[in-house]
Amino acid sequence: MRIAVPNKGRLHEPTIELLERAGLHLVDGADRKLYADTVDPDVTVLFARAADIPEYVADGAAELGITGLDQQRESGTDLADLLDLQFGQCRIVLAAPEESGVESVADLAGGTVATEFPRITREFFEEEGVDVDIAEVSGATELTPHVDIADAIVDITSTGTTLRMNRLGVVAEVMSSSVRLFARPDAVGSEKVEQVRTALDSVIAASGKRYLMMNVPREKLDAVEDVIPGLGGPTVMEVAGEDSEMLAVHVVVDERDVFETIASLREEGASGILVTEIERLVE
Ligand SMILES: Nc1ncnc2c1ncn2[C@@H]1O[C@H](COP(=O)(O)OP(=O)(O)OP(=O)(O)O)[C@@H](O)[C@H]1O
Ligand SMILES: O=P(O)(O)OC[C@H]1O[C@H](OP(=O)(O)OP(=O)(O)O)[C@H](O)[C@@H]1O
Ligand SMILES: [Mg+2]
Repeated sequence: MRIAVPNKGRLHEPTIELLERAGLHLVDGADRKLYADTVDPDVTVLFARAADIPEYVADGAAELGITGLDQQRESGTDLADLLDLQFGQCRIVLAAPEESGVESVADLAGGTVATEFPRITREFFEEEGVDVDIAEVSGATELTPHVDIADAIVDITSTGTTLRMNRLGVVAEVMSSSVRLFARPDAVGSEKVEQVRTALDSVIAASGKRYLMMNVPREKLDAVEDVIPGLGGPTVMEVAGEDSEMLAVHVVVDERDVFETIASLREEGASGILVTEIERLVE
């Protein structure tokens, strides 16, 4: 089975890191290679441009693909969106020069909109019922309204720095995007596809979670259980050796709750508290 992944650009590194964390280590995945084997003899990684990945999957070059939702929408392919991989978050927005007086989508009727995303842009304006000309560009889109090529742009923004630097204001949000695991619809449910989905999901599920281990006096167990937030009950074990009054308690908590939970646990008599990261969490 083949997974198409970004060969360069901002999505390359985080994608490779995610595959590694999921246990799908690349074997000899040197730069500039088109293919890499993985430790799973049935899984091969195919490197392609982020924008081409949806087509590769749709056309059968790969069963799975990892790329932005914006790229999949722009490709017009029919793919199953299996999993939000929770990186590459951005928004596609309609923006116009601050001094242009454009305040709504309707203000652009009869105007020209420059974009690297003609399909998404066309669909957006069709839905809005506003007629515009679309000028397709392949980069530096932010410049076009300042050189009379366009009245507005449809482009990616994440921090907003580029829009600000080019004195462009957001008129409307077109879509929000993040990187997804896509599959060809006929591959969904096959054993390998589901194994890869589960492996990647386990990394996502573990991020932002911490594993807490502690010793708790037997008579304090109820009080300690009361201060442990969420995610099902803790695992409670007898401690071997002479100290039979102590229990070992293990629990998974949200990273953001760790600080407060530790303070409460100590108040309730827990000691020897150990906090560790979790690599994967298979539900
Ligand atoms: N701030 C951002 N700018 C651009 N793309 C982003 C941003 N944040 C997330 N992305 C995602 O990354 C994708 C762009 O990937 P791409 O491989 O083109 O990266 P790149 O670093 O912009 O490379 P290139 O130099 O080829 O443009 C977008 O389609 C989107 O899904
Ligand atoms: O809101 P911001 O954080 O400023 O990010 C948005 C900018 O980032 C992207 O450009 P990129 O860096 O990918 O350069 P490119 O135009 O060469 O693809 C995108 O096309 C915007 O210009
Ligand atoms: Mg780019």
